[in-house]
Amino acid sequence: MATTPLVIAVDGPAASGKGTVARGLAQHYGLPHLDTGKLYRAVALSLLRWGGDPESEFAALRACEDISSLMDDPELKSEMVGGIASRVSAYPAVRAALLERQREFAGSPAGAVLDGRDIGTVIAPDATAKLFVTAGIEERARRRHAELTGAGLPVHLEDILIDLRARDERDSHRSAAPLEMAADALLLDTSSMSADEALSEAIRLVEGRRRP
Ligand SMILES: Nc1ncnc2c1ncn2[C@@H]1O[C@H](COP(=O)(O)OP(=O)(O)OP(=O)(O)O)[C@@H](O)[C@H]1O
Ligand SMILES: Nc1ccn([C@@H]2O[C@H](COP(=O)(O)O)[C@@H](O)[C@H]2O)c(=O)n1
Repeated sequence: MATTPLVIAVDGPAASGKGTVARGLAQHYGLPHLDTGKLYRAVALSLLRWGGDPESEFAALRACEDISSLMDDPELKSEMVGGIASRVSAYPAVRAALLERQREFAGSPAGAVLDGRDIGTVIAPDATAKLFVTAGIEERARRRHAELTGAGLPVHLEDILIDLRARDERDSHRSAAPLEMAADALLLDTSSMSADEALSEAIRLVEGRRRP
């Protein structure tokens, strides 16, 4: 008898730890993982490299055409690229251009883990388990600061806090696929958890959905 593939949707705001949880879940269950934020970051980087205007939806759509070669570019991680990604991701045409590739990944017969902002609400509304991973904004800023300074980048905590606030505001209030918790998602607040504790809790929550 064929079994239903395990599909796990992980959403949440920037630097909440959703990517860490999603990667851990993928490893635990032996599933392929897609960090969908990288797609929007690649569009932003493509736009930056050819000098397109982030204020133009048409230019952003054009930037979606050739992102495959950018998916492993180290510049994807920069805060500047993240900020532009959060602007171009508000364009319905950009979201539509990236939709099919994400749906295809989520529909893999092997199952999948995807993380992003609209996985449980738009990309994989029938996912087996949906987690909404969050943490207080100051803790998120501390984590991102530690990550970037650890990589040798000269960043200031206060600037990161300002950037995260702006991103939360844009991602949550855009009209196309805003960041919101799906009605059937489970909340995972990692503010006072280590990464290992967050993963254990995520596995417990997923198990509850697999074997209710
Ligand atoms: N529970 C945790 N405690 C401490 N640090 C954590 C925890 N979870 C993740 N981190 C660290 O915080 C940083 C951000 O985590 P991560 O990249 O998983 O967040 P994210 O939500 O996927 O971010 P983004 O949306 O910007 O891609 C990383 O450096 C990660 O190692
Ligand atoms: N499903 C998604 C994923 C990401 N975005 C936008 O991209 C920006 C960068 O994402 P990170 O997860 O890498 O930080 C993010 O701020 C979102 O605006 C999205 O809209 N939908």
